[in-house]
Amino acid sequence: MHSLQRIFGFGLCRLSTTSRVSRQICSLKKMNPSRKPISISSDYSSFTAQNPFGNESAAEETTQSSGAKIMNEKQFRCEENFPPLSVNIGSSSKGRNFNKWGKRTDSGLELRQEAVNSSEFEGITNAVSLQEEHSLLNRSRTGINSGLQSSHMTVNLSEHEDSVNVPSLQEYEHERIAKIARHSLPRHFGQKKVYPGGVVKKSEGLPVVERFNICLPGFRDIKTREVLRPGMVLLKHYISIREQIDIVKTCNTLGEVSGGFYRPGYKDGAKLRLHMMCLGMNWDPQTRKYNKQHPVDNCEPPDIPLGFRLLVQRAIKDAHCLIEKESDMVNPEDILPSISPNICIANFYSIHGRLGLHQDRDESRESLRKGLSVVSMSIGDSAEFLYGDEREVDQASKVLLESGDVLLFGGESRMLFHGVPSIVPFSAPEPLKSKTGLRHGRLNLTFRQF
Ligand SMILES: O=C(O)CCC(=O)C(=O)O
Ligand SMILES: [Fe+2]
Repeated sequence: MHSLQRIFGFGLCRLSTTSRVSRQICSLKKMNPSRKPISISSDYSSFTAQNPFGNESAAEETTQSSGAKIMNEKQFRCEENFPPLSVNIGSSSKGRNFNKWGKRTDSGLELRQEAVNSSEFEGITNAVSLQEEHSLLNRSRTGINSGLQSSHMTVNLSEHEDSVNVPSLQEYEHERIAKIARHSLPRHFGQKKVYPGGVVKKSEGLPVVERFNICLPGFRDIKTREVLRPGMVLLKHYISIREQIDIVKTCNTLGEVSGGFYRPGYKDGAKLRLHMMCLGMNWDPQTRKYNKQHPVDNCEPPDIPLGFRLLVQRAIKDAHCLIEKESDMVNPEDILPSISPNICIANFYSIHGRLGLHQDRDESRESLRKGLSVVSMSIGDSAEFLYGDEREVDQASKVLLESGDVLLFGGESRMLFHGVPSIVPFSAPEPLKSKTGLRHGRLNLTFRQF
């Protein structure tokens, strides 16, 4: 992922596209007093501080992309206090610093801006696991995670501004970020308190302020977590768009060479209505066995990428938290046994793809006896997913699996019948398609431990 680093003239520094605002706040505080360019890279952001000895007479127009900050370096050089800082979230706006007249066009910025508008906000909230953040559900209930209207919002964290609400900063960013920001703010900040729902705590003699919601009414980011039945948990919209993009790109890279996606067949010659790729171990639908050798390419399967395995672990942990929360007398490990996955089957369904009701029962006897969980991730178009105790479509329960959903089944649900009767065409998130070129259809990754 590219980061943008710009120098804008005397005493100014721009931090482009910060999905991790906290990191950049920290980085700014640590900024090199020798004024040499500093480059701080993280997963998603980086910045460069400029040499301040530029041309002071000219002014320059800049585009402030979402997540960008412009700061006056002189102030943080001279003062102990945290410098004025402008954080932009949402659509781009034009900003000026009066160093150089003349417009700077920067298509890279706009591209990056697009990425922020489409996915980064979601990435921020999704990067937070249940254990880390209890306030996530509360925030999504108040609609703060998403539904950002198409407009520009600037939060000024400046000692010269006395109208910053610390709680509202807390609301749209992660708890940690607010903590860091609070440490950096002057003492008189945070005196005006806004409570969820826009209710303003009235102080004697102050007028009642009518609040404006920057998010559309009724919009909710449904990051629900649900126990569908004992041993079966659905984590809705769990994988961020950014992670989904990474997964698609990784699968595409692994899938276009030998051992990659192919259309498998059954013993009777019928073809499955999907394309498949195996990671870790090969599974042959004709023999229903796991092998080292690929059924058509005769090669060893690629390893399961570390990022995939970490995501599986995170999902299991969060599912356990949910199980614990719902029934405090149980050990979640007994209900949904953890796995250390050594098999990943990636299925790609076109919009006409499907998979009949079946059980996953080709893993080792021990794995099945222990009910080691299956962890299934959905990306792209949504799918209808059937599950039940019988191989009977009419008796099966149905759930919609959308892009980013993670479904886990283990323990007493390990041997349930399940299948995909249909794909919902053209339902994939737009940014996922535009950033990856993913075909219409659905990618499903199913992780198991042999
Ligand atoms: O696509 C899905 O959601 C299910 C895939 C599946 O059941 C399997 O690969 O065994
Ligand atoms: Fe299955």
